[in-house]
Amino acid sequence: MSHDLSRLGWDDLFASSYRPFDRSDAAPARVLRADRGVCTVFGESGVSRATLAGAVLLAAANDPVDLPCAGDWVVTRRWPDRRVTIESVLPRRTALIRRTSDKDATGQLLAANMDTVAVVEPIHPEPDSARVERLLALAWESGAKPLLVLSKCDTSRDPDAVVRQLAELAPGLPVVAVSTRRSAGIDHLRTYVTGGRTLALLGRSGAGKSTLVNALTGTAVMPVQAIRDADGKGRHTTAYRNLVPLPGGGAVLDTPGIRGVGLLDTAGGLDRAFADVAELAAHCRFGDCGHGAEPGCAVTAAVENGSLAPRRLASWRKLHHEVEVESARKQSRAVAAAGQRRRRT
Ligand SMILES: Nc1nc2c(ncn2[C@@H]2O[C@H](COP(=O)(O)OP(=O)(O)OP(=O)(O)O)[C@@H](O)[C@H]2O)c(=O)[nH]1
Ligand SMILES: [Zn+2]
Repeated sequence: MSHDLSRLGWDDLFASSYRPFDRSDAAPARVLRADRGVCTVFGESGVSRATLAGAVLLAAANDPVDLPCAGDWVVTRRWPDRRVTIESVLPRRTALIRRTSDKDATGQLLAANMDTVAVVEPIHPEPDSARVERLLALAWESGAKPLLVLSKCDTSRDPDAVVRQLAELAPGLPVVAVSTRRSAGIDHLRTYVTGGRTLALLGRSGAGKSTLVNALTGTAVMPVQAIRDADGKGRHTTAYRNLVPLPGGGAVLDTPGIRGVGLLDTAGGLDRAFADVAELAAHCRFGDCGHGAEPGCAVTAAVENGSLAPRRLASWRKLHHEVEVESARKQSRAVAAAGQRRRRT
């Protein structure tokens, strides 16, 4: 049986980046799941397991972000003994990357080629504004369109009030309230996967991501675990990331439950996640205004007249500082690496 890959988002642009690799034993496929060294891929002939070719391993030795990840479009090759290998990863249009640890220069790739990233925050226990802002910055950074999803709305007496409150953290973005218990908001979420588009779910462990995947597919494909009710913490974490093709076309991508999210060294996502602050800052008298005691600061003026929440400015400052530190770190690492190369030659 031949599957129509356009239902999974394959289009002319991906086809043209595939063309140089085209040969009789090659075929395009999308990575559903990436484990160490082996990927589950979906191609025209259906699902198969594929190992990584030398060229892919070599590229990844320099930067692990080059390893295939759920959502990637790849070039597969079928060998005479029926083995399948991944020969190349086609250029990604979007990528969700988080900083792995304070020491680490590289990031961890969570998902690729999604059109929309839904930051999923549960309404119970109380939503964590700082986490939502952080995840939204990461979502913006990916290049895909962010969306805020408030999950488990059946547990709140007044979800609309929480939606209004959280909308302030997501200026200009849609906020969707969902409940899988009541099948509320699921059809709205489904509008993000029409036309073969991919929706990635990003959120803490226990936010209800796997349950949403199941609601969208109408079957149980992701394991959902019991949860400790008192603190709402999930007892398990989805250990792998999974791209799940949906029966009506499109796909949903579950990412592992995220505990700490480090931002990489790019401020672009942050400025977009804090579009309200960035917009105000454009009106400060000085271009390099630190929004402290400077005269003519539009940001502090907005806090004083009540149009910008002080909390909002504080979290913007905190994340900006983090990005600056990371950026400086990256620069000194680059200098050190260049020094090492010079000594070696
Ligand atoms: N009341 C209520 N509970 C829900 C809802 N959706 C999910 N849950 C519960 O929340 C718990 C966690 O759900 P999961 O879907 O496993 O959460 P997850 O985000 O996938 O968690 P990780 O896999 O750890 O990242 C489970 O006990 C679900 O039954 C909902 O709409 N309402
Ligand atoms: Zn200012």
